[in-house]
Amino acid sequence: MSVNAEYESFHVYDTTLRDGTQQEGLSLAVADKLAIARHLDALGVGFIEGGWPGAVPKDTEFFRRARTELDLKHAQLAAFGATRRAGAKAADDPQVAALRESGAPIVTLVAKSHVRHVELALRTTLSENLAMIRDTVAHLRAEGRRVFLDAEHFFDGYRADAAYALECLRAAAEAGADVVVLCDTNGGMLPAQLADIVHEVREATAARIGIHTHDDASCAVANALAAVDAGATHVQGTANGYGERSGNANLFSVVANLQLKLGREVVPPAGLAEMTRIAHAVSEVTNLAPNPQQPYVGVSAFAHKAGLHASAVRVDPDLYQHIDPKLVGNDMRMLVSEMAGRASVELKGRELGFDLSADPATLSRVTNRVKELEAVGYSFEAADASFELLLRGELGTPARFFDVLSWRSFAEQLADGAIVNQATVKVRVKGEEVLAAGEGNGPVNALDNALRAALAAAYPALAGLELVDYKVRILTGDHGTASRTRVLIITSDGGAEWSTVGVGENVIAASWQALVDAVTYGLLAKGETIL
Ligand SMILES: CC(=O)SCCNC(=O)CCNC(=O)[C@H](O)C(C)(C)COP(=O)(O)OP(=O)(O)OC[C@H]1O[C@@H](n2cnc3c(N)ncnc32)[C@H](O)[C@@H]1OP(=O)(O)O
Ligand SMILES: CC(=O)C(=O)O
Repeated sequence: MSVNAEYESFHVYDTTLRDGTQQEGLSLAVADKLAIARHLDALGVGFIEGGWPGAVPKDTEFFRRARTELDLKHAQLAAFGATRRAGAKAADDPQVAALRESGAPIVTLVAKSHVRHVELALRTTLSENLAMIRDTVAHLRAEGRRVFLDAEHFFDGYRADAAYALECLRAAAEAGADVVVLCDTNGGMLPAQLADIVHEVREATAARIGIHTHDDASCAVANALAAVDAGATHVQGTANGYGERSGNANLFSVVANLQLKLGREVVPPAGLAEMTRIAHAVSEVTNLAPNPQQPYVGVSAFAHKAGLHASAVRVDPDLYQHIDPKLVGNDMRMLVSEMAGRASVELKGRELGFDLSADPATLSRVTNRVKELEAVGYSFEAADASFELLLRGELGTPARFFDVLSWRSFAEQLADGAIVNQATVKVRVKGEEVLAAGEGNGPVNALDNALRAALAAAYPALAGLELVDYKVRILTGDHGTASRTRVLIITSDGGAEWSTVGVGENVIAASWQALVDAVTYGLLAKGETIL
């Protein structure tokens, strides 16, 4: 049995490339769409809606290129489009022709199922709308396509006129549509109300039911699952919940819930185990920052901050997690902060390669030190490298590669208006005192360059390090420029990244602390000998 056949009786249908791209700020090139399709296929979804050929030129191009550039192992492509225009024939409608010509084996037709929309938006009669549905579905079936019907505004339409909404579904099913998809287009339904309607639809028609939900009431995933509970066997969603307005049902949450909570195997387990990587890979392509709190796949989805949680997790991780994160390719992480207890520090230490279980004195000292430093503005949860340096210090084995003797950084405006940033740094390194200067596009960049210049001869490996992110946060808003500032720096060696923190009333001094930690940690990671 092919994978598609295996997942045919109950499947997930992805609409990232169509409804997902209706999100404000999201625009994909054809190559991006092809890349996302490959990621979704690796996850193992049954169907990928590629877009609306004939309406959006990029989507027409997507289907053209998909024929030669996509080698899908699991998914089948669906082309999305509307029923024919009122008063015409489906066979003569250029938009319907574009769906045929897309080459997609499946066509998903959007049809009106709400009387008000038929009258106000389509400006046609209720009977003509039914004819548009019948004619378009029958025509595409006769042309050898499978047809799914998205019944737009179905739930609102059902409340307005249930008999007519059901008539639309019957017209589609009788003309040969495989699935009638009930759409909560405006996203305002709540799960219990939606489930009641799905139950009633099941009693009123033998058609196979699908569900398409939006997140305007924060219930898209819950509504999709409620529909499944009520009998839907085709579930639509989008990667990372992208979509018009507040987005669509997040396909990753839908898949994980169906598979891990409801025992419905909708993707191969190996695909599910790749889900976190795939979610982040899709974010890379869309150029939208991943949501750290995103259920299942976010970096914080299995992160534990509270000391009491950590102390229980140390005994059994399942005490504070709803699934084993490995099932979706994610990881448990321990965060050390002012809310840490000794268990948090012990587990974080273990994560970093230090066994502190037999050293309660160090655990207490480190926990107290973290709390003291966080009270004055430090934040270690986002600065693992600074935490490791602190831990090494408290263990009596500080990572020391050089001593700072002095530093200076200044900005100067020249007569022609240009601003020059210069810095000097004096260090003692491997028995020598070295004074070096640096210039940069800002005072911190100048300091960074001066520090590396001072250390370059002793540590050539520093040349590969790069400061990739620099964040400043004002910690107390009521003292104007005298406020305390926290600086977080992310450094990369081209592969690994690490983050460090500095705090001070002077932003340059805070940056300097974070810079020194960044370079020190970099030398540690490169395996340089500690002095
Ligand atoms: C619920 C959803 O998200 S459905 C997906 C919506 N996606 C999009 O709209 C993105 C792509 N859309 C487009 O590129 C354009 O809107 C097009 C090409 C489809 C249509 O463009 P235009 O011909 O310029 O029409 P316009 O966008 O102004 O209006 C839509 C037309 O489609 C008609 N229409 C709307 N729904 C349907 C339907 N289910 N079946 C048939 N016709 C429909 C409307 O009545 C309107 O007709 P009119 O031109 O006679 O007034
Ligand atoms: C079809 C669709 O995208 C909707 O009704 O929301």
